[in-house]
Amino acid sequence: MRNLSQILSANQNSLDVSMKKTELRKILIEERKVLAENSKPQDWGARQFFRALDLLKLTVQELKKKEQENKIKVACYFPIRNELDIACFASETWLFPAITEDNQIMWFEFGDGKTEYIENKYGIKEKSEEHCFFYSENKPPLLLFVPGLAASQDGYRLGYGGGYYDRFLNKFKNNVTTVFCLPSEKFIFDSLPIDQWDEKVDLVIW
Ligand SMILES: Nc1nc2c(c(=O)[nH]1)N(C=O)[C@@H](CNc1ccc(C(=O)N[C@@H](CCC(=O)O)C(=O)O)cc1)CN2
Ligand SMILES: Nc1ncnc2c1ncn2[C@@H]1O[C@H](COP(=O)(O)OP(=O)(O)OP(=O)(O)O)[C@@H](O)[C@H]1O
Repeated sequence: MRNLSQILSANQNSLDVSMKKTELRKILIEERKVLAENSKPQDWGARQFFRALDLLKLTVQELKKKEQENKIKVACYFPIRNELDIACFASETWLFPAITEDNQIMWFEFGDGKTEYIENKYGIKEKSEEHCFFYSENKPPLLLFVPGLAASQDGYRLGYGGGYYDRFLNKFKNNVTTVFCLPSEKFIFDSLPIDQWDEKVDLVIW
């Protein structure tokens, strides 16, 4: 596990939480890019997806059955910038995020028959708002694969800084099991800069 203060310079270590997050994002996006030159994000995704199921004590068949019985809904994301790729395992019923103007997350089903994708302001593939819905407590519990750059040993997560998942989890964490897969132990820290709105994830895999 890496020591946070060792990867930031003395100057960076004295920054406030928000600036520290910004500096750390830059460093980690670059490190992940270098790592991706030698191994593919699809391979990281495959390894970590099956490890996640193992740790959750679920086989692929059991997960499918739970999905068919509406006991569970799986959600992930379309990867950008060498994010670990789990979307390559998506079945038609998996959910993907779309972001709204007021910074909320809506969802669409991968195989909903609406084949037209648009790009959001970050260049991420999504569907237009009329084909998306808001998650609510009366829907099946979510098994949510969250994107991000790094985790702390106690389950905090560093994302790109939109706060989308923090806001979503603040509302729905009781209905959601969050799984955060990372490409290697390099992205696990003893601690991370944390704001009061940061939500922990349930399972970190590296
Ligand atoms: N693949 C993927 N999809 C996702 C997320 C994600 O992190 N990864 N999100 C997770 O929330 C949401 C989108 N949030 C995002 C927030 C910021 C940036 C981003 O590129 N930010 C710029 C800085 C922009 C600025 O100047 O404010 C950057 O990091 O360079 C991307 C996605 C929903 N979909
Ligand atoms: N529960 C919340 N209520 C209101 N604002 C929030 C909440 N959670 C996060 N935010 C806002 O989101 C912004 C970004 O938060 P942060 O830097 O922690 O993002 P992140 O966790 O890296 O991003 P993401 O969750 O999108 O991957 C902050 O400026 C904060 O104001």
